Amino acid sequence: MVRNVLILYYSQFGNTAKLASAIHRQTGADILRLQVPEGYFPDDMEETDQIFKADNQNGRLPQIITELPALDYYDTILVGGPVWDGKVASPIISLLRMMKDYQGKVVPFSTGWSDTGNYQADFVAHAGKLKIADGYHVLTHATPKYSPSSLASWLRKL
Ligand SMILES: Cc1cc2nc3c(=O)[nH]c(=O)nc-3n(C[C@H](O)[C@H](O)[C@H](O)COP(=O)(O)O)c2cc1C
Repeated sequence: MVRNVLILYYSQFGNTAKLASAIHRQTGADILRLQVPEGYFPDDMEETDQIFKADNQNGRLPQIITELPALDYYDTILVGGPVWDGKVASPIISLLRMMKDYQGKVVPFSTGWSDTGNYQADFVAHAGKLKIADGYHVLTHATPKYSPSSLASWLRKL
């Protein structure tokens, strides 16, 4: 990739972080990990799910406390996060709101355990007027699995 590319990602347990690092290695793109306030999501999947569901019911989203760089400098932003309940994890929804005026290309990537659900469609649904490309979605305990070659061939199409 010869363009200005930024990788923004949220990762609670490190899987998306590993994928983001692999993308970073293959592209040389700038990379930034997003944080929510400490303790907002407990270190436990079930408890996180309860908070995620309660937030959904109450129309609440976690705050992203990481300062974003000037997004307009980048032609393409790759946005990575975990699959939560077959959908986009809420920190990524928060990010998409912060990015709503961005004019470049937005490219999702995600990691899940065994079912990607409707991640790509849900991402598009939350993206408003953002221009969304086809993403790279991998599972740790089912297919599609991550492989350096499948990642490389996806990156070549961007
Ligand atoms: C609240 C919550 C909901 C989840 N829902 C799904 C799901 O619907 N499908 C799935 O395959 N994995 C699901 N997972 C597992 C994560 O998507 C998976 O472990 C992912 O790789 C975690 O990424 P991270 O390590 O970057 O946080 C869920 C995890 C959490 C915490």
